[in-house]
Amino acid sequence: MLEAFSGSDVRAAEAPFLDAGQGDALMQRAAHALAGVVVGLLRESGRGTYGATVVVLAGSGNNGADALYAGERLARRGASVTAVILADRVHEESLRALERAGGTGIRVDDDAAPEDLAEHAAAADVVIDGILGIGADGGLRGRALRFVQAFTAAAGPRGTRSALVVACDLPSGIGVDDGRVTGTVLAADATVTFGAPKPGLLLGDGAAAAGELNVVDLGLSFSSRPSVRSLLDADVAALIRRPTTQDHKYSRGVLGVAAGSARYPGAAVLAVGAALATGIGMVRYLGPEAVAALVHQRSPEAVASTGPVSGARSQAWLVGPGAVDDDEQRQRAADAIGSGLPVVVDAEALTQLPERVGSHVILTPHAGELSWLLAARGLETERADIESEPARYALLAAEVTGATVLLKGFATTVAAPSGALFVQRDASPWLAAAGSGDTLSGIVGALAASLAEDDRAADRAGVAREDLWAVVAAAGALIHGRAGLRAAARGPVVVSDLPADIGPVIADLLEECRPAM
Ligand SMILES: NC(=O)C1=CN([C@@H]2O[C@H](COP(=O)(O)OP(=O)(O)OC[C@H]3O[C@@H](n4cnc5c(N)ncnc54)[C@H](OP(=O)(O)O)[C@@H]3O)[C@@H](O)[C@H]2O)[C@@H](O)CC1
Ligand SMILES: Nc1ncnc2c1ncn2[C@@H]1O[C@H](COP(=O)(O)OP(=O)(O)O)[C@@H](O)[C@H]1O
Ligand SMILES: [K+]
Repeated sequence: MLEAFSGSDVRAAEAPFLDAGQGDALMQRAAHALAGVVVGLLRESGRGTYGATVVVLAGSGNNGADALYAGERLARRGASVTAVILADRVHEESLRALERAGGTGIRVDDDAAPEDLAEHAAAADVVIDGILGIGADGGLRGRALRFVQAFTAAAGPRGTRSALVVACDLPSGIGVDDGRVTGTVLAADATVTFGAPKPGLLLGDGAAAAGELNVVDLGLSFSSRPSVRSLLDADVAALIRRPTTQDHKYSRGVLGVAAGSARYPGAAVLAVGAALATGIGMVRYLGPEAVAALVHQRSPEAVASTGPVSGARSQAWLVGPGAVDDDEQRQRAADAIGSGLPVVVDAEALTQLPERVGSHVILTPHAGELSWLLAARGLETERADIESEPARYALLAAEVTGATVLLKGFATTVAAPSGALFVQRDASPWLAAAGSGDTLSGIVGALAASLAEDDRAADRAGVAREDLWAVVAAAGALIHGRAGLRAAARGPVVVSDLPADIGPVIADLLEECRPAM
């Protein structure tokens, strides 16, 4: 699991090392790892370190020092290193170390026009961004801002430029703790972060600016809970319940699905198909006969009925997708939410939510639905506000409802009522298509059903029991996103084909993490 800690948590964790006089040793380890990543990237790009041109952008703090010491190491390996000093102060010792290794330092003062140096940087093989680290206070300003703007103008945006930008600890210009970018940012191809990822590297625009994330373990220990987490493949693999020889269809989990209506029958087909592909013992479908007939065309194994929730024994429920203008589906949603079983509440069923529920109720709104949900509780917010600060509003919704909240989008944000926060960025933008959310809810529903009676699931996931449903939701988002990536490799995603990609994704996850024989 990637566990991000705030800038102040990182400083607190670093304090005992500084008190013991080990600050420089930490910095050397950071620089060593940073240089190692640059060497790797140069090797991958076929350029090699010897003779490569490297530009180090250095600010006034320790972030600049890390970058300068990394520059020193690269210079010793034969790179031609120029340091551009973008502040009045610089960590002098690290600059001298770079110069002793053959590098050159250029101090940029306030009156200098940055264009020539920016062009030199744009033509380099690698640019190391050591302007701002966790000491950043607001966006880039002054000569650092002017330089980054001139560099971007000369080099072009990421993806088109030839220079690889490697961020030291974090890309300069992002909010360390919230990932907000309010001004200019130096978007990186890769970020090498020290001690632990910072929340801004997992959230919002900051995550997008970070590129490929490398975490360097400095042996820090944290007393606080992480601010944000992201599940990795191994976390999802550990969570997935593998059938055993003792299992039967009921013990593997039954998911009750009250989805679809005369107006939107397809949502039921998609949700049921995705749930079955995720691997459970049975789906019990409740809804209009005509919808059940369509479900059966695609998923003949679904057991259908037109009865109430109380007559369909299940381990978990999924209610809401496509269930509009249908009083019976509305009633089923309310009953499932009140059943005490884990329940995924999507789309129309969100209107059936009582004032307060528990974390086993997993809401899956998109930003528009979340805006409505909050407004119904007297918290007026615009959809755009939610899109710009998804973590803040998902946490708020979890707090006021008591539910686990999965907020959809390219990044999926999951908030637990305990305040735990997960973000998954595993998706392909090709997944932004009608019906895609129905498949996501089917996946999450199936995971919930298969884990509902599994007492060890939270331990396997490495989280407190109260946060299990948030992990289940985040795991669903990872599987959904991966299925989308697989599908997109063949061309634009057709949502009704997505279930066929879910099985291989799960097979890959389990294969990768199979214990050695
Ligand atoms: N924690 C760890 O375990 C380890 C941490 N390590 C490293 O230390 C880094 C943190 O170093 P840090 O504290 O010196 O802060 P950092 O970000 O380099 O500079 C802050 C200075 O920048 C300035 N400034 C601020 N805002 C600005 C703005 N918007 N625009 C322009 N300038 C701005 C301001 O200076 P001023 O303007 O006041 O002169 C401020 O004092 C951390 O990210 C990691 O790389 C590793 O070495 C080892 C282990
Ligand atoms: N830009 C994007 N990139 C990747 N996935 C996206 C993007 N935008 C939306 N999604 C995903 O698409 C789905 C849309 O869900 P939703 O809006 O409920 O659609 P529907 O109700 O038609 O199924 C969600 O799973 C969401 O995470
Ligand atoms: K930086």
